[in-house]
Amino acid sequence: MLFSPLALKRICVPILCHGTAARFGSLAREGLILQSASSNVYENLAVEDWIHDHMDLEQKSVLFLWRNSPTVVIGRHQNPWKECNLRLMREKGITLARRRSGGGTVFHDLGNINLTFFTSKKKYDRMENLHLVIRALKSLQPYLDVQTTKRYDLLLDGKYKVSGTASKLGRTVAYHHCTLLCSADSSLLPLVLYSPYDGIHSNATPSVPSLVQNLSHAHPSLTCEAVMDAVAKEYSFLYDDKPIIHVVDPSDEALFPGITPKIKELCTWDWIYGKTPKFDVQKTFQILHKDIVVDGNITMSIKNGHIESCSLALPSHWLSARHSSELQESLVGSKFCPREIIFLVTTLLRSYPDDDDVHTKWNLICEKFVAMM
Ligand SMILES: Nc1ncnc2c1ncn2[C@@H]1O[C@H](COP(=O)(O)OC(=O)CCCC[C@@H]2CCSS2)[C@@H](O)[C@H]1O
Repeated sequence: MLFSPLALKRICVPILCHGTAARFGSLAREGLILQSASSNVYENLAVEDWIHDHMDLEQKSVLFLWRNSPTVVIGRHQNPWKECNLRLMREKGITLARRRSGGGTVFHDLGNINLTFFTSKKKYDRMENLHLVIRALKSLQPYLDVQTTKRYDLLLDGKYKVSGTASKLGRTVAYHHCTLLCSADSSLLPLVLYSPYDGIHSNATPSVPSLVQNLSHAHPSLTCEAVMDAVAKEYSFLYDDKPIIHVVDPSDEALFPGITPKIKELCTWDWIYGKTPKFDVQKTFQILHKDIVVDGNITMSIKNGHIESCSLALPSHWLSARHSSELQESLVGSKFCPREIIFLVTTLLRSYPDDDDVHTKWNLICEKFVAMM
């Protein structure tokens, strides 16, 4: 043996193994450890889909380690407008992704590790995986106080959440994935996970907010790199194997044949926003125009992320019923998205090229719409 069983080895899969991922079979005995070379959430979620759909998880288990650049990840059945501050995220360039597993919304950045445990459905055991993570953390800091909860969170010092769990069960295979906060931006996290949008009525899955803390706060040695290596070592002990991490490039079609359409689907508006369970928006607002305050009300139904119906109530002495219903009608069918609303209103304004009054009023109403997104 060229390296000690405790020394972790990282190898780059494409160098070792050209050709299709069926060859993972020859690399893997019982447990295979993969680490993503990408910090793109859509690519990493697509690797999860690919492993779930294509690997023989009856014969071997897989641990996938990955990190993302700043991203908010919502659960499969959630409403992003209820869960996060989309406006702030657009301003800061924070990505939004919808995953295939259920559960709540979490924030990721390079200070957060994601661990996906793939097994056959028979071997699926979230507590066992979380205990493995605890053993890994204790191998680095023996006195660290980390515990599991009934919700499969990991708590530090009995009160701070450092890990959240979600899972997806297929017919014969399953995966459990969890986060691990090592050194994430803890001041940005609560800001992006706060929704400023009110008046949304929905049956979508709500998140369960907790106090969070980074593991590096408990001890500076708990960096992402150290924790990932420790988890990989514990995982390989489980399979009595050499601790080898295979570094993979998710965009490598030779390694993951057919992954490109999976990545593309996860990036689409129709997946990220369009899969939001149907919801209603009801909002009263005030418009200040020529030193008078005008009271208004908007009611909308949103289905598949698109405005299915829209009713705008404004005093008819301020905006004529005709102008009000023209605006309403043009919005029906549109995506519930600021860019599309601005485009539609701009197009509508062209039908009244010389009417400054209608222009001003429609623009003021448009601002109120956009503030809801
Ligand atoms: N990164 C991270 N880790 C742990 N806890 C977090 C994180 N970000 C936010 N939170 C806290 O958890 C709640 C939401 O808790 P809730 O229990 O509602 O949801 C979850 O935990 C989902 C975990 C999903 C894990 C997947 C693994 C790979 S892709 S995402 C949120 O309001 C914050 O208080």
